[in-house]
Amino acid sequence: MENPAVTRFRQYLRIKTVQPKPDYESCTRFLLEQAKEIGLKSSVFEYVKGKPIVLLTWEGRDPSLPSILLNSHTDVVPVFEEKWSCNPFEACKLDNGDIVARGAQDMKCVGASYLEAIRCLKDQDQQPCRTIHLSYVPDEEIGGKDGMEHFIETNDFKKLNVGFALDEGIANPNDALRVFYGERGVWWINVITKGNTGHGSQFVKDTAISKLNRIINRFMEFRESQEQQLAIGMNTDGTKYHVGDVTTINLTMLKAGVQHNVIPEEATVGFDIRIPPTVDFTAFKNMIEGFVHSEPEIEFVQYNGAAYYTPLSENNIWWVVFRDFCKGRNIPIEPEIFPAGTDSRFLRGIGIPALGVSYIRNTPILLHDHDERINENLFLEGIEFYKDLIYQLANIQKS
Ligand SMILES: CSCC[C@H](NC=O)C(=O)O
Ligand SMILES: [Zn+2]
Ligand SMILES: [Zn+2]
Repeated sequence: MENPAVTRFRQYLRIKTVQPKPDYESCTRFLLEQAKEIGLKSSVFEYVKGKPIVLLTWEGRDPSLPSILLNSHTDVVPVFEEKWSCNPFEACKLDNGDIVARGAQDMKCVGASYLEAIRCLKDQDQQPCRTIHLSYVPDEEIGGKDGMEHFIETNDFKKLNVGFALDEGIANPNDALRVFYGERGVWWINVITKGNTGHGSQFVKDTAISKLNRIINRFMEFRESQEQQLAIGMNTDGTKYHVGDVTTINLTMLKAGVQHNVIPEEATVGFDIRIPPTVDFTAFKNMIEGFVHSEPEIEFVQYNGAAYYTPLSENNIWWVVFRDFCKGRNIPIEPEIFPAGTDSRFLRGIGIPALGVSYIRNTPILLHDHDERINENLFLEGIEFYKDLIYQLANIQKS
């Protein structure tokens, strides 16, 4: 007999909340059913039509204390179905207990674990002193504009009086639990060059492409220096650099040309740049503007003026409780800067401390990849982990 928690998780995975047209309607229905079964209050905020934010609430013994927010996004990224060994939206279970599905790691396992953890605590009549909110938000995978970015601006959110949040992390092939206390700034830029045109058989000077080529080379040189930094760099505490500690630049878009024998008069290159919070963002902007020289245009498609992080210091009670909890359970932890973007950046941006943790250890990193999966035993272990962790966090008297 399958553990009912696993059955419910697989049901959640079968809902096709896949970008670019996620089925948020079925997802909302599922979450509201769960809330009803567990006995949680629920609200659905639909500030943008078709983009519901589902909020479930378990009131604490002292609702005047700042609350705990358990956040997860409901959308998942697209699949290349032919590359999967089974249908990514069937949530099939292999003989070894691996559940294969889009969202198994990113991040329906976390959203489902929160629900199961709260279900257990409620069954055991263990009402903590702080109120616990579970937010299920849309569109994280496409930037969160109509999801968390919008939500934090509303009165509905402000009324929640959130003191601390948990959100997603990443799997680890090793034993340690990765915990993310900050993330890199995301800059998506386009550089557009213009130049002389003419016949493709000539030596035309100052073409859009030759200018673009010089610019690309400068970006790529910087990229190489950062890759070297990653190989040799050390944090102040003596730990080796992770990818979140350096700046990555990837050329991800190129656009130019109309036909082979016509020199294009315009060319565009797109870069995905990720900048750690330790970097001076203004100085970095000046540097890349220098790469482009006098060329007219850098378009910022996505831009953060600064990146925030949650301090891992002794006077951050949330961190101390989290760290000591893991220590008590003999779970090694690895604090890191998240290499990509999550909804936590919006929370940290308004001063809410947040930690990103997905309980996925000894498992290959398969978020956004083919055959994304998690083992059912690990999922069940995660529920126990979240249950006790949430209980401790929600019983912190002072913060
Ligand atoms: C501009 S926000 C982008 C967020 C996205 N998050 C997950 O993959 C990412 O590319 O990191
Ligand atoms: Zn995610
Ligand atoms: Zn993702």
